[in-house]
Amino acid sequence: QTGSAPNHPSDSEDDEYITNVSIGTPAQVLPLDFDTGSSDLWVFSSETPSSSARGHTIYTPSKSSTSKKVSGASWSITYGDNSSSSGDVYTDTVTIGGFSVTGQAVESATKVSTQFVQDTSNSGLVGLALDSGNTVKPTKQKTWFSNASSHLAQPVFTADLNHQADGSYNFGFIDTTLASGPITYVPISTGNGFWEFTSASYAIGGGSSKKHSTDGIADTGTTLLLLDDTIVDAYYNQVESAQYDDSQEGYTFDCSEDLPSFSFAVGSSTITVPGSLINFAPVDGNTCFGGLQSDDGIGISIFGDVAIKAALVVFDLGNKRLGWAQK
Ligand SMILES: O=C(NC1CCCCC1)N[C@H]1[C@H](O)[C@@H](N2CCCCC2)[C@@H]2OC[C@H]1O2
Repeated sequence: QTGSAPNHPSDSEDDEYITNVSIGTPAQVLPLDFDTGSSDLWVFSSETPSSSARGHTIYTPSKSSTSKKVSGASWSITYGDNSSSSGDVYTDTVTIGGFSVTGQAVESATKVSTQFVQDTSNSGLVGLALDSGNTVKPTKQKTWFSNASSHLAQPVFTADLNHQADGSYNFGFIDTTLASGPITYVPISTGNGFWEFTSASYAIGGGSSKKHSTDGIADTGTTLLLLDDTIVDAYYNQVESAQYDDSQEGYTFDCSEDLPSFSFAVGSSTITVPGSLINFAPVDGNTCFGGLQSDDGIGISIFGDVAIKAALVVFDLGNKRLGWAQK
């Protein structure tokens, strides 16, 4: 068995990627943000304060004949950008790309932070990181992919994200026609609950490869590519009009600049992010904000959507490995 669901950018900046998910019986369809950087499936619901839920599609468990409340269970999550949500827990049938999981934990939000209230492009998140990162207490719940994996043809899923265009999340199979190059696999370390891997070097434009060990995660829920300061400073050193803009909290540059590409090693291969994807978004007038920014020394780097857009990424739970193929 397999599943295949389209995704699309939420706005003109590719801030996030949205996929429609069916929950309950009859199906309630919600636009959700698939996040390989977290492990909770949570939704705006009939239990979310109306003032917070305004503009969002909600899940109403009482209208689903297959919903069951998980007695005594609660959840609470804070993301790296300090957005947060919390609530209680139901199980219900959740269908993604035609593949149904029965008894999936659907975490209903009774509280959401302002970032989520204001982001009306999504009605919640589908966490696709490892089960160990799930926040439900007293009994941790499994992700949709974890529940699906034993029934899928292969315990894998792929992310195909594109700039201002539709892409896909495929489950149980790898469509290699989505890529232009071969898939290179690297092992993941599972200790932190992420799809975490190490990249040994990087290159800027046509420059030579620089040895630099990056411990990072493949994170579809983060918009940008966030790397160590030394790499980021070296990159913008090659961009004549670039400066660090304290008000924007990142590097900006003249929108007319022809930005160099950025390449990172994946095993013995490399993935190249074209400069066009690093010219991320206008901030005002002729000033643009970079899609490569600092990881602020948080101790881990984040290969977010700006990096993933350049590749087909294979999340291989069966072999505990990540695959990257140039697109
Ligand atoms: O907090 C992170 N990432 C961290 C960034 C800093 C460094 C550590 C990782 N990802 C979040 C993301 O920003 C949210 N956001 C909503 C608005 C549109 C853009 C997406 C969305 O909600 C949770 C998750 O996805």
